[in-house]
Amino acid sequence: MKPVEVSRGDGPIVLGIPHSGTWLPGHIKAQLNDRGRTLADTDWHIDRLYHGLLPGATTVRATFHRYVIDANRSPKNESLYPGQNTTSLVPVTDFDGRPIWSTAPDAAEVAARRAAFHTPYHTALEVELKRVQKRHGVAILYDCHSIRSQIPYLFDGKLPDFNIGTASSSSCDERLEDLVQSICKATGGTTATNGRFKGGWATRHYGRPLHGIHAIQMELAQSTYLENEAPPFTYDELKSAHLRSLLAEILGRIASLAPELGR
Ligand SMILES: N=CN[C@@H](CCC(=O)O)C(=O)O
Repeated sequence: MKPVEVSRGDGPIVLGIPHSGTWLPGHIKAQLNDRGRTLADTDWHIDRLYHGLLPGATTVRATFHRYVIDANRSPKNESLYPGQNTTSLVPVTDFDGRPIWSTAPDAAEVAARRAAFHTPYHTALEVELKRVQKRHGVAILYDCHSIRSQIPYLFDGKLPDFNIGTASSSSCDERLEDLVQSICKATGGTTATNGRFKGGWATRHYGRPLHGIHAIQMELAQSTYLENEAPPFTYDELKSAHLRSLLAEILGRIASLAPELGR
């Protein structure tokens, strides 16, 4: 299997999907313990949730699981949140802080995974962002994520429904951040901007608004579209239909805003 799938569109938006993949090569799967094999930290069904919402969008999706290597972490394994609980480039624990490996990968194995999975994903993403920017004068990376709404190891209480991350308002034009925030707030759902989730490595790395690349991360609470935030993490058709119309509105309005950001 290829580590990355790209679906090209002719519009200004690139959807990044680094965490919906569930593929683990056999030798890596064999190194996980029983807990790791539940793949509990997957952004379940996020590709399905966003599928076909915006004609013209380009999609770059990692097919591999984040336990192979995390495409939303620095290739140098710098922490996203120094001093706080978080997961690393090749995670050692899951989001609950429990070990996921029976044989933990060593430095050579991490380097091999970086070359085989992380680098191809980011090469593809960079190619698409540059292609889109050349065509439109601007490119918008909308990074698609989701997470269980209650994870005491990572955050207190219940996560808001919509968690917008823009690296503390530095990864995109403020009009883009304001637009997404206002649409989410208008739903009556709970919304946070640069709260517990400020944007992962992709948002921070690619978001260069003064150079025409804007990046925004949407972290959805999985309670907004799953039947249960527990195995088997079933997609809820009714909740998802409702959420998909909101996400379509967000993407459509971002696409309409793009020409202004390019000026
Ligand atoms: N579902 C995934 N969540 C992201 C959040 C990054 C962040 O904003 O902290 C991740 O772990 O990569």
